[in-house]
Amino acid sequence: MYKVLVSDNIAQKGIDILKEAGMEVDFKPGQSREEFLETIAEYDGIIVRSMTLLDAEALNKAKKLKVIGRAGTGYDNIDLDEATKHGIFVFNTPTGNTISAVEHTMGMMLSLSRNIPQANQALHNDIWDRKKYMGVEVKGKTLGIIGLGRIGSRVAKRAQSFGMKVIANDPYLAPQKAEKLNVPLLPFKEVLEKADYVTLHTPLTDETYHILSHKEFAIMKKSARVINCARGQNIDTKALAEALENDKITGAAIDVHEEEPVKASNNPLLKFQDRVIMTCHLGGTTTEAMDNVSITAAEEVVSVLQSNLPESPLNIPAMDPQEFNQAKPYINLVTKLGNFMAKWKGHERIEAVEVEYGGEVNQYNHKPMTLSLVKSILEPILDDRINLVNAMHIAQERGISLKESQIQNKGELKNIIKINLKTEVGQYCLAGTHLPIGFRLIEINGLRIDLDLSGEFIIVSYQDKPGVIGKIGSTLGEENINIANMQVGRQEIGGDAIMMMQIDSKPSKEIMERIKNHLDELNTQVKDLSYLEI
Ligand SMILES: NC(=O)c1ccc[n+]([C@@H]2O[C@H](COP(=O)([O-])OP(=O)(O)OC[C@H]3O[C@@H](n4cnc5c(N)ncnc54)[C@H](O)[C@@H]3O)[C@@H](O)[C@H]2O)c1
Ligand SMILES: O=C(O)CC[C@@H](O)C(=O)O
Repeated sequence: MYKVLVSDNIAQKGIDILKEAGMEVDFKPGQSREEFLETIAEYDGIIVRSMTLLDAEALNKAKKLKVIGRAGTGYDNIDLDEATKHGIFVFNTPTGNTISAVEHTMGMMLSLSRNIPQANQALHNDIWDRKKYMGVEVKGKTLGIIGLGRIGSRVAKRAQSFGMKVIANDPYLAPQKAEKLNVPLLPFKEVLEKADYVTLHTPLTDETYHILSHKEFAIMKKSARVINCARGQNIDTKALAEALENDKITGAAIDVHEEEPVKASNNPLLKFQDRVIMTCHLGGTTTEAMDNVSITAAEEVVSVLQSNLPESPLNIPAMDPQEFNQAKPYINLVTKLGNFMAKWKGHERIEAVEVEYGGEVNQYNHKPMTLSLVKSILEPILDDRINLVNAMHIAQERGISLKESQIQNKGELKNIIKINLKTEVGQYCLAGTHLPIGFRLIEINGLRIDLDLSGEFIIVSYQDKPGVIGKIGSTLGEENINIANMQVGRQEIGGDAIMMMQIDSKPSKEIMERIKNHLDELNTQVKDLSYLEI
């Protein structure tokens, strides 16, 4: 009999499902971390929400654990890489609480506009003050949505029905999706400048950590109000408190917090009773959402323990093991090319990905390779951990066109994979090969090269001019950064040129800035100056 721990509060319906399927269930929300660590080794499955931390320390002790079910969307409390290392399936239930989070956001926006919580509190304290709690209408105001995914897009529709003008920033969304919603996609800064309300609906990633901080509050309207029902770490709480203190913005409605649970000692926002509304991470806390996520999580845990794949996996490849093993060198090659491309151009909105397979690669099923490529390119920008099961579906959902083709391999290389990326800004190409000595990068944007496909790189696209190579070399030299390998190509004298350097250590931002300034002084029309660590 399998033993399942439910370590956070979920609906009884979920627990019933587990028991009916013959599981032994321990329901222990709020247990101490010590007890959790002492007993985790007993369980085959765990269902959590956001309060249980499944970090390396816990997962290292979880010797029997086969599946972790996140009853909810965000999974920043689960160390996915560690779980993957231990072969533990991890899944979430990303749609079950979407509507609840949307409705909470609308509630927060309206409460903020009409001072509803403050007026309610005052009345309970026997204070009748209609003047103090004068509000503003949302009709005619501009709502700026950061992250127009599942929740953001639904907030947009509801805000439009209130007569609001909705604008958004989501660099990774297909414009057709936004067009359908009648929401203009604008640069981040422009959204902040124009919005009367800014609402965050992004996942927590390196890029969205403190996406609102001092600089961002400084460019918002003084009358702006900020809403966060996404993740606490998306906002720099101290900077928000300072912005309120210095009247840089008017108010904030915050459901999620950098430190949870919130206490007077850890949150400077608590002193702004009249201008800040705070809830205790309630976005997904409704009867309906709790039922949805609990039922799905329980059904999925049962299903995975019965050797099926989960519907919303966060960390598993769904390939026939034999097929997967055969294609492995090429899966690794295409993944490395995808990682390279994502680090190089993943910040531009992707429109199309094309992959060309040549030589021995064509003996194998391309599917795992193409899926791995899509996964490696999209992974850095998505909330749902993309994997080989859902890569294609997510690409389609995001309006990214995908093409696979075979190429004749006329040269002496036995295998070649070429990837072409089209973004809103331009088109980029990388090709690589797998040799007994390792993975080699053999082409970048038409320039034939031969470099190890790992390490540290500087890529420069510029207009061919004398002095460029010297300037870059001497600037790196002054900083003791060794150039291990360098290749340069151009279309014609004075035409578009590309330089690819493999370096031995990481250049600081200041050095990259200095290189850029030197190249500007040479008037070389630099189109790209990137540092990548692969
Ligand atoms: N408060 C709650 O209780 C509650 C409930 C449910 C979900 N959430 C949180 O809400 C957030 C959004 O959930 P979702 O289901 O809409 O996710 P989603 O993946 O459907 O949407 C996220 C969107 O953010 C965009 N994005 C990624 N990086 C971005 C960036 N740097 N700038 C702008 N946009 C960016 C993505 O392209 C995507 O469209 C998640 O953090 C989730 O954990 C909170
Ligand atoms: O389940 C929770 O505790 C929070 C829900 C929400 O933040 C989510 O990401 O699904």
